[in-house]
Amino acid sequence: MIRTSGLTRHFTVRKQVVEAVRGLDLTVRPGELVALLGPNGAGKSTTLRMLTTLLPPTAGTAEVAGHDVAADPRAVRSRIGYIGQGNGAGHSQRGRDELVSQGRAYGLSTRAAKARADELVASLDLTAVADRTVSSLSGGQRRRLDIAMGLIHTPPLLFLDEPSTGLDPQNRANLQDHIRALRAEHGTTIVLTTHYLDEADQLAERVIVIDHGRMIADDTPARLKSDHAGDRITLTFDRDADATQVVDRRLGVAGGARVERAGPRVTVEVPGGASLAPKLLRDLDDAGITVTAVEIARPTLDDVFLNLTGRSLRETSKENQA
Ligand SMILES: Nc1ncnc2c1ncn2[C@@H]1O[C@H](COP(=O)(O)OP(=O)(O)OP(=O)(O)O)[C@@H](O)[C@H]1O
Repeated sequence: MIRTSGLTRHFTVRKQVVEAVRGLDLTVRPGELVALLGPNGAGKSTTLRMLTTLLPPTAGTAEVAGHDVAADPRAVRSRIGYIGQGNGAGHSQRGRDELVSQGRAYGLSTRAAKARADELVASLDLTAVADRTVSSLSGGQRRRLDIAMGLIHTPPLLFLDEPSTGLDPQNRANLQDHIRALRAEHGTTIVLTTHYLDEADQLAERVIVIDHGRMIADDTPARLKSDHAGDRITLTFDRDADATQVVDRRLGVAGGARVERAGPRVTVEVPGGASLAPKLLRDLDDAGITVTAVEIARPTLDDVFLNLTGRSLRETSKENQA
């Protein structure tokens, strides 16, 4: 569905070159739901704008929905839906009319555009508000209407640029449910950008981590976490001496694990820790050491980003939003 090779985009700002996207090699297969995750300024939107033909690449190639973005942008545009950040709010038209106009703009007959608008209004839960003016809709409703606009011509591929930014947690969860349902019902291939870690984790089958214009990881959320960050097993002992013994002798601790002690507590950080924990407990028992409490914390995508870049995505995003 998407294949890029060395995709690159530079901007020149006051004689300084900004390398927004640097040599991206990306493949998205039909039906996938892929999230591009990265801090503000990482190059996510620029990538999306090249894939949707809104911005010509400086170098490299991209084939999207069967056509080259530079050679055949019209063919690409007719086969994709694109919902950018903050699609022009403040419209005085009714939502339903906007949908029909959009459908007409894509070459549907009025009758077909109306039928498709009705279908999308129902499936995106807009029945109660579709006849209100767009400017009166809440952020979540407006976002759902934006998605309906992007889907009016039934594209096999949909791009969503930060669909949940600015929404409260409840509306975010609701929008995510709608995105999942779209995929389940129509098999639409979806590529979205986000800087919400939990959104990438829960919604996407594949997460492509972008930093400073480069892809630094590409895998399922589960594999990213198991490959790039360890589970944290925290063991509590009756006595500090037991904890010290465990650390000094690395009792039951797999090679490569990071071990730290704080008083009677030992933290073992190791990929796949959840499945190693039973053996660890057995080994300690065999050594006659009593464990009084065990806690296992699974890693987050933030731990992955931290291990890959040395920075926390959470903090990076906060700084840039401040
Ligand atoms: N039109 C432009 N002119 C100059 N620089 C630009 C332009 N568009 C983007 N950039 C720069 O390119 C880099 C990547 O920006 P981009 O918007 O792609 O990042 P992003 O990952 O989508 O960030 P965000 O999460 O904030 O949307 C940034 O340094 C940005 O300032």
